[in-house]
Amino acid sequence: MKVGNKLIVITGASGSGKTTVSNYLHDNYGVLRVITHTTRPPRQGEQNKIDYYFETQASFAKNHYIESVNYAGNQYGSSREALQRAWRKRRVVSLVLDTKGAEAYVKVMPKQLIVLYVAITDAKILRARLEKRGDTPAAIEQRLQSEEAKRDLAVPAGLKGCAHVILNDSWDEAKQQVDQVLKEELIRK
Ligand SMILES: Nc1ncnc2c1ncn2[C@@H]1O[C@H](COP(=O)(O)OP(=O)(O)OP(=O)(O)O)[C@@H](O)[C@H]1O
Ligand SMILES: Nc1nc2c(ncn2[C@@H]2O[C@H](COP(=O)(O)O)[C@@H](O)[C@H]2O)c(=O)[nH]1
Repeated sequence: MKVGNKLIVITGASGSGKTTVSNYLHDNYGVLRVITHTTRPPRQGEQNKIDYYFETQASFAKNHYIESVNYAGNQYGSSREALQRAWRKRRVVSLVLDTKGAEAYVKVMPKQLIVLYVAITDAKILRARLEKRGDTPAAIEQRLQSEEAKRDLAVPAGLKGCAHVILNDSWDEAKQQVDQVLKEELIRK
């Protein structure tokens, strides 16, 4: 692990806008996203090795994970290999995780992390965002009823005091908050 490498962990509720923030960091700051592994079937338009490494149960078990979780009935994991691959290309990379995964990274590599928790004021808008993304009604229902989705509606104990909360009720305002955090965390240091 090279000194000076940074990892921006983006966490929050399902549909809050984590991937949207990650795409913004890529397009505006050249921050590469670490691709994680999942046994979830691809959504329409998702591509293997770009959105995720889409795995079978058997292939999922073969990777070396820094952390892995079960989220709404599917497995997800962030591998050492994918993180090292991204850090070989860029000093600053991002990783989109549920809150359990984010808490694990705070324990494993606290000094290298910048943590963003993407929040929304009214949890009711999450359903509309997932619908807009094209998730099927059954997938949305399963997701929103899951323990994990409910848990991720609030900043967990392990992230309090270290996560920057990005309020994403409006994308224009969220972008400004992300810009401010990057200015404080990367540009001035
Ligand atoms: N501020 C916003 N206003 C309206 N729509 C938004 C906003 N931010 C993101 N969206 C839209 O909401 C949907 C969900 O966003 P995104 O996929 O980034 O969420 P996510 O947190 O990564 O979700 P998940 O954890 O389920 O993968 C997308 O269609 C995205 O374009
Ligand atoms: N702890 C981890 N969480 C991950 C990982 N990859 C993705 N995620 C999170 O899972 C949920 C569901 O993702 P979706 O793509 O099915 O909507 C979401 O919160 C992701 O951020 C991972 O490797 N580890």
